[in-house]
Amino acid sequence: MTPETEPDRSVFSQIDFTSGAVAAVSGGSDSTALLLLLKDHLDRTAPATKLLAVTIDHALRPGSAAEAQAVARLCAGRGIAHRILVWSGRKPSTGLPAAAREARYRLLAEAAQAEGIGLILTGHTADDQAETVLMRQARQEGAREAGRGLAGMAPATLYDWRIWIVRPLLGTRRAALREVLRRANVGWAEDPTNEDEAFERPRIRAALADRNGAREDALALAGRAAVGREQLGHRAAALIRGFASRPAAGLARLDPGFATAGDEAAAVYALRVLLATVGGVAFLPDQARSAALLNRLRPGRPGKTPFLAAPFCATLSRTVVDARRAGIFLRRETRNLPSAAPAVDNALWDGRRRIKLGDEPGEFLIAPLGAAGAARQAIAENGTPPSLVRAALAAEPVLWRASEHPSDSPILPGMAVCPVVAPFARFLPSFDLAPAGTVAALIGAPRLPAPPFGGHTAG
Ligand SMILES: Nc1ncnc2c1ncn2[C@@H]1O[C@H](COP(=O)(O)OP(=O)(O)OP(=O)(O)O)[C@@H](O)[C@H]1O
Repeated sequence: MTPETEPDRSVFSQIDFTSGAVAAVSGGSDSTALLLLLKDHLDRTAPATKLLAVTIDHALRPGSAAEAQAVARLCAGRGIAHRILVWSGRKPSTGLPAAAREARYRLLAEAAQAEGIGLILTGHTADDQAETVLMRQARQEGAREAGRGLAGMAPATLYDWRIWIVRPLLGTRRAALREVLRRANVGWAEDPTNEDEAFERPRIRAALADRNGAREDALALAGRAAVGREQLGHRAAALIRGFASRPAAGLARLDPGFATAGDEAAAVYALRVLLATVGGVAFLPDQARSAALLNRLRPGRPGKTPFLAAPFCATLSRTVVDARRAGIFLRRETRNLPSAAPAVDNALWDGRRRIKLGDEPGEFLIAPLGAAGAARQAIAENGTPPSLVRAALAAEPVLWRASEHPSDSPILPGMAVCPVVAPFARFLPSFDLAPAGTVAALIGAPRLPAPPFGGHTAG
């Protein structure tokens, strides 16, 4: 057997299945084969493992319900628990694939959570990986080889800071999976959009099929980029540990040595992660603008302290960067803060705070504390300019009972306002675990759950 026709059956051996697994099965060949291989693996190694197959019916094509039913029959015949979840929400007129993906992961995570399962497995293959890398390469023409996106899909991604999405077949060819199905006499559904060359992915797929070695080259590029991205993440995390602190809620401080520590690429990356986190923005700010900002934080001439000579304020990624003698301070800008609104339990506020209302009875309103409220707060003397602490506090949320007047300290004992690492809050690729975990510790966000690879780090 060649690797083309025989999947490596050890792909599941490193995965920690103790909390069970949801297999995301669309009914296409890859995820159907994933299900069969996974069931076989669990039967042999851990038959008591809770396994749930889930099919999302996006209700976008006429045949989708029938395809989901076909998966249900396959599962019934093999004693696998199966659920169909229908995407019944409003369908946007633009950005439909992204919205479908968002809904798919939300529904998969809900199904997992309902069963107490912390792991979702998908059927992404080496073919998908090569296509993803080439699409990203085409989009960032001229980008350096180590561009973050070129790492492709991560072997594991933490969804919503709580559930791992694992892609055990990223090194396996689609042809090998189809061979598994043929031998088991199991059919699959073909998605017509997979062949339609009006779409970018099928075009790339056709191009890959045309050129010998193109797929292998793309996968090798992804492998190198993944290593580079992880290493950069570790170096950025080390800089954050060495130079960043949190003098007050909503305020981060960088020691001036951060900008001159010598590892420019890591410093820019660390700065981008911090800017997005403090500003509550889900994506990292532009590389070039962040690099220019870092440059301004450097001494102009050797021996001259820039913060004495040229203190400055700049705003990027909704974050005010205030460089002065006492350090480099980052806080959420006051522009475009959310206005007062009813508080929703577990909702994300301003992209950077998770609000937990607990069992407190009654309805609550939430709003930024504001400058007047911050002015009334007592500020502890810890060497940080009180005006900066107040400016940061003014952008922090306060909650109050809708039936009462706002007060300045209304977070009741059962409630919590949890900081969130905004750029990694929804999807955290395992490549970026080091900076995400370090920033979480810095801002007091919940710790990362254990990686899904038993005894190993999620590389
Ligand atoms: N409708 C769906 N229901 C459940 N899981 C899905 C669904 N669509 C995609 N997935 C999961 O995401 C993975 C990748 O999705 P993608 O759209 O690339 O696959 P696909 O074209 O549906 O085909 P296949 O099932 O062969 O992977 C799938 O392997 C599957 O695990």
